[in-house]
Amino acid sequence: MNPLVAPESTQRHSGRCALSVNVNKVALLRNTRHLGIPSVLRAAELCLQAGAQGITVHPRPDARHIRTQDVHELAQLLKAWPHAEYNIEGNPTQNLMDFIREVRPHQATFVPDSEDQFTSDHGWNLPADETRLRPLIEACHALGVRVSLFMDPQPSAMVHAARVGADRVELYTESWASAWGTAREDEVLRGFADTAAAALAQGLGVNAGHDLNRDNLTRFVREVPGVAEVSIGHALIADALELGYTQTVRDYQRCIQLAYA
Ligand SMILES: CC(=O)[C@@H](O)[C@H](O)COP(=O)(O)O
Ligand SMILES: NCC(=O)COP(=O)(O)O
Repeated sequence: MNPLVAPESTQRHSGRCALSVNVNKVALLRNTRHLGIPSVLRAAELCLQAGAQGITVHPRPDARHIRTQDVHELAQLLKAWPHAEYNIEGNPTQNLMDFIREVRPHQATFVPDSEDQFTSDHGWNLPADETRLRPLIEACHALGVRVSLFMDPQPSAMVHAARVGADRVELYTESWASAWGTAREDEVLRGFADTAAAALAQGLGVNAGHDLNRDNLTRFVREVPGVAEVSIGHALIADALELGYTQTVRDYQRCIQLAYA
């Protein structure tokens, strides 16, 4: 049994939302010199020591940040953290499946990005993408890897995500981050809550990510039902440049805990 593989049933976090730190941006800074610093591995280790329940990477085909060596070194690191999860994101029609076969992370998050995309900015188009996703999801399941589909907050799409065989959806939260602090905040959050409720009704787990930060995280986790995991990178790493990884992870964990207060 691959030590990195954890069936869906082993929720490591007693039903509360887990924090998975995306270390893409540490790799982005490291890649601007040939000095190996800042260390991606050290960043992940410090975040795990501070209480993060997982590490996320998105090894894009152009290797702008996370590189193949990072993916494998982090897999090795995570074997020493049996209660933490490894989440590898990417487009399964590009380079993702090689990493899944080689590393067998706890979770694969399918993201429909093009190879040169600036950043992730949309979810899958279901049911249109169903035919090409189904065998890829089955291949992950055959390896014991949970599959999460990156999805826009559309309640009607959840039945299709379940039908194609996904275990979870990851709600693309950029529209929440943009609405936070504006007159549209309540309306946009209701859309996420409705989408999460629809996902849960289909037996799907609910993850969330993109542009989450210390300001917009607590209300999201409090009012969107059943969020099992948030994967946060850009804002968290930016905060860590000021506060350090340890204090930053503790701050984000506190934001999550406040949602249950
Ligand atoms: C899928 C998603 O929203 C993010 O996880 C993604 O990894 C961001 O990619 P960049 O870090 O390359 O912007
Ligand atoms: N899936 C979202 C993720 O891993 C990180 O997104 P961001 O916090 O860098 O926007």
